[in-house]
Amino acid sequence: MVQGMTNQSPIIAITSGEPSGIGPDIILSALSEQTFNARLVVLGDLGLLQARANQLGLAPKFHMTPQIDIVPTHQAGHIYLLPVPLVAPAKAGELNVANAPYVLETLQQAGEGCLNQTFDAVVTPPVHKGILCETGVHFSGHTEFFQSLCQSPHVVMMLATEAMKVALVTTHLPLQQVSSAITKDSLSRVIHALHADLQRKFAINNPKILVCGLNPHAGEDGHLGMEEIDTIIPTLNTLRAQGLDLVGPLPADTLFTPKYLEHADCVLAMYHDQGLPVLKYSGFGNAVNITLGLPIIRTSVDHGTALDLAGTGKANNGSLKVAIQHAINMANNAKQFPNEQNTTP
Ligand SMILES: NC(=O)c1ccc[n+]([C@@H]2O[C@H](COP(=O)([O-])OP(=O)(O)OC[C@H]3O[C@@H](n4cnc5c(N)ncnc54)[C@H](O)[C@@H]3O)[C@@H](O)[C@H]2O)c1
Ligand SMILES: N[C@H](C(=O)O)[C@H](O)COP(=O)(O)O
Repeated sequence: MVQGMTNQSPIIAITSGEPSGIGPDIILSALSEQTFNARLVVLGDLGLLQARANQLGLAPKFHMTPQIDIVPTHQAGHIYLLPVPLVAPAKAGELNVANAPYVLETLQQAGEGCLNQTFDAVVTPPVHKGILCETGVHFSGHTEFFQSLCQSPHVVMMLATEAMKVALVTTHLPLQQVSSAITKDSLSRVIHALHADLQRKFAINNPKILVCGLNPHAGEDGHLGMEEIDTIIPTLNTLRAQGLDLVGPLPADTLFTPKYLEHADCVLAMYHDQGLPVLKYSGFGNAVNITLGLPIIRTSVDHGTALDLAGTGKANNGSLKVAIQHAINMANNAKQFPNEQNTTP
């Protein structure tokens, strides 16, 4: 950097994810292969990353970062590390509950760093929800973790590929609880949050959102379920009267076809496995998971910890590269239009 010039590229925190999963692998390979126009700071254990790099035959140069603001713009092969120590040694492919506090600590530090503006965004490689829950903490996802940390009333999970955006009304909820969680109020708040962030974060002026029904054939006029008639249709009508461009509720089995998708900006699915299988079928490995409705920018990968692949060199790092690039784009946009980055209405 030229002396006296301030480095304006965004500072992106990257958590290391579940240490026995593929998080460390994809960080090491992505940051070794590609140069990003941002200052990247990995939160994790140096020994873990060094050992996994050896296992994978990679040799990035590690730099410790006592002072975040002197981290230079990323160059392939260089990894700047904010050290967070493991609790116990980590072995690729073998979960160890002892390291759950380590995982949570990386998320806590990254989230707090975004809130106090040390970081411009956080990118999260995968964690293992089950092993975190075994500590007695209920951890259903990063989405809910950052919602709680940021005290955000309403967040929305959205996964996106080049071709498709899919957002969810309910996130990591047992199927049995889905119907009762879809109320006029919750649906209305999710749609407002989605609409606002499609405008703010994606510069879509008047987003057209396709809304799935909950039941087969969107309830078949009440013969296959009443949620559409009782809740979804009246809510959509109210929101349409406020000017929102909403189509549906449409039967989810035929909504994901070109006839509908070609003319829409986003699909709103009622629950996790109604929307995400389609998105992942169309773009697994190249999709990004974005939490909308937070006061901070948070992106993630489209896959899990893939314990079977950790340390093998077979993990695809495509989604992490996309997640980092999306975080950079959104952080640049936030710097350019600071007044548009409010939280959900
Ligand atoms: N962002 C996240 O933190 C995140 C996302 C999804 C799942 N998870 C968690 O991950 C754990 C395991 O979940 P799962 O088994 O359902 O899904 P998974 O994505 O870990 O694995 C599903 C399949 O996809 C393969 N796969 C996953 N990522 C891959 C990659 N980058 N390259 C090549 N192949 C890949 C795996 O080998 C496996 O066959 C669970 O605890 C789940 O909650 C976390
Ligand atoms: N629902 C996500 C997916 O299937 O990819 C995943 O579980 C991650 O969710 P969080 O970003 O909330 O951890």
